[in-house]
Amino acid sequence: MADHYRIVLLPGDGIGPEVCAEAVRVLKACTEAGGPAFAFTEHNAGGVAIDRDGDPMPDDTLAECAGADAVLLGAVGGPKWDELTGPMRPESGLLKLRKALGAFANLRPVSIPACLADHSPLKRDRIAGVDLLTVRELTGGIYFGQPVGREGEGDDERAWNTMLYSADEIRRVARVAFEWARKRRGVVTSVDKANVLEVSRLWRDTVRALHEAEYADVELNHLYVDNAAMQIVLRPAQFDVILTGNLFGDILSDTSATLGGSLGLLPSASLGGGTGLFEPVHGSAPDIAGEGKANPLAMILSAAMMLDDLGEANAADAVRRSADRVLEAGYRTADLRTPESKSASTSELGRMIAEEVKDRIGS
Ligand SMILES: NC(=O)C1=CN([C@@H]2O[C@H](COP(=O)(O)OP(=O)(O)OC[C@H]3O[C@@H](n4cnc5c(N)ncnc54)[C@H](O)[C@@H]3O)[C@@H](O)[C@H]2O)C=CC1
Ligand SMILES: CC(C)CC(=O)C(=O)O
Ligand SMILES: [Mg+2]
Repeated sequence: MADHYRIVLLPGDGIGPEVCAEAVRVLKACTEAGGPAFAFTEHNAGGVAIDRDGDPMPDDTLAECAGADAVLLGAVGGPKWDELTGPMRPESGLLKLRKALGAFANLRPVSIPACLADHSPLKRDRIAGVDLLTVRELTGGIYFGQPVGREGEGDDERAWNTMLYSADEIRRVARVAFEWARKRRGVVTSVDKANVLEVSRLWRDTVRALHEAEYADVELNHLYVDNAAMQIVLRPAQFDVILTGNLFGDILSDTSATLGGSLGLLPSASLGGGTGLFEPVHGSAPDIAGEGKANPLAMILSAAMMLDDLGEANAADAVRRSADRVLEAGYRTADLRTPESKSASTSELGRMIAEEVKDRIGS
């Protein structure tokens, strides 16, 4: 084990700093209990970096991230910066970071602890056995394709983006999905819009060819994205690994967040380059920012994915089991509250999970 891991924190905007603080609290509890040690350095990213440095992702921050063992990011963006365009947007800063880190594979797992089954808007029998992993391509597609533009005025005004993928970009993320399927239940569902889009026809041909050449032991299915969105809500337990592009993965992962009843539950890991980026699926939630209502679980579970990536499986398991324990004890943030639950603020939930972790490391 390294002496300590160098972690760059990018708390960002809105609820980002609130949930990031709880992930750090839980990681510090791991260290206190004899687990891995961390050196944290914090930098501005997103709207707060625009305000302070005039740039949503300054070059020195990028360099710090690239030199770290891992990056933990809260969320960026908010109404204050909504009139900005192009590279000056907070969200553009995040895209720049993902690209700079080479983080082309975004893993977004969804499973629902039994004690949360009644929070799902779906009936219990629909969510029984849900355990899916979305593998979303993260550094290509329509979020990055050129040309991008806007011109003209009035009725003649028009704007365009470009959905572009190379076979190499598709193949490398498809490989990640097939490898995960081999470790899981052996099924990949590739999601595209090949009935309409040329780029999706390349996507489908490339995934199919890689499957035939190297992963014939894995079951491969294809779905159009409109049907996939419906199937995730109708019969979510059918999915093992969902492989898809940047835009479709963004939308489908928020769709899959409905299964557990809150976007505040979903973690993610963005991998592919040397340094992993770990961030919740959710955004900066300006509607609840500063009120202690944010659910810190997505961020804390993203930190658990970071521990896995660093090779600290014991600490990662301790964090996940501690989170389960606190939920099983009935504590809920506002997004999941029911008349029967015990209410907890963002920091109260984080504190309880940190206390549990201290008892669990090594157990
Ligand atoms: N990775 C990132 O930094 C992302 C940033 N954004 C940005 O965030 C801002 C707000 O975007 P929205 O579309 O409203 O998406 P959002 O994910 O911030 O919020 C959507 C809904 O989910 C709720 N929610 C989100 N996280 C929660 C949590 N941890 N606990 C409890 N409830 C939670 C919010 O209160 C809101 O009702 C925008 O500026 C957007 O561009 C959006 C998505 C990802
Ligand atoms: C750049 C982000 C705002 C995109 C997003 O919503 C996400 O990655 O989930
Ligand atoms: Mg999103």
